Amino acid sequence: MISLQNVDLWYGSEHALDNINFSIDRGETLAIVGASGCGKTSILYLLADLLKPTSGNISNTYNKPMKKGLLFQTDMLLPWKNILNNTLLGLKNNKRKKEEAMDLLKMYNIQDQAYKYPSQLSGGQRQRAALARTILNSPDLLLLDEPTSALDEISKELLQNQLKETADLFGLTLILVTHNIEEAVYLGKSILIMEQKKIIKKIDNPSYSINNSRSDPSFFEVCCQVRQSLKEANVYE
Ligand SMILES: Nc1ncnc2c1ncn2[C@@H]1O[C@H](COP(=O)(O)OP(=O)(O)OP(=O)(O)O)[C@@H](O)[C@H]1O
Repeated sequence: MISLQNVDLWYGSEHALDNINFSIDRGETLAIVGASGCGKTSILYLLADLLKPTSGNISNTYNKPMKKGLLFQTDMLLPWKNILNNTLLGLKNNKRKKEEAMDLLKMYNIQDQAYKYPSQLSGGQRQRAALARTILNSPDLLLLDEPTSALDEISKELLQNQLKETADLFGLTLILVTHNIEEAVYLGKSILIMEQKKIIKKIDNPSYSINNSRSDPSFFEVCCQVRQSLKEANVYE
């Protein structure tokens, strides 16, 4: 279990997070939604150890150091390396790793792009290559910061499907920050609603475990619940 207890974060005189408390069990998924500037990315950076809380605690009960994988809004692929070598970045380029990389590219349906360069791929394909690179490092915790926000609707859904399949297949703990209500409900088994600096609500999402959940009435119901909670958090003002 990963837990944040009474976490506060200040950037100099800017108070970014105020008494944040939540926990997530191993293999569970959590989405964080809220208005721009409310502190979502700051929470992700704390979880990634890129920032330290000004006060409060972040703990985990894993019996080994937790490996963290990050996927951002932009793919951050190196333009001068082909897709396969981007995927292998920082890893030993041996036969076994190369095979694992090719298997992932296949799983994400971009095996035909393995020897192309990032500029020769669509945005969706590049983001899937970035996901393959992240997963090849065998993370326990996958941290996603608006991973689909630069993509068209079809590519968005495709990547969301692949993220869910990946989390299920590898038993990953997944924490997602997003502006997109449907994405939060598709990928979050629970959903945290933020207003400025604070978490105001946790919503349990029964539609998460349903196959093809987007077509299920419970999916629509949870979307309405999230939208209502965001209204209460004054995000539309
Ligand atoms: N390096 C920094 N220095 C000073 N203030 C910062 C810094 N990074 C973020 N902030 C401030 O902290 C607050 C929270 O920022 P954060 O990026 O976590 O919000 P967010 O909810 O992820 O926003 P968005 O949805 O627009 O990405 C904002 O008021 C922001 O201006």
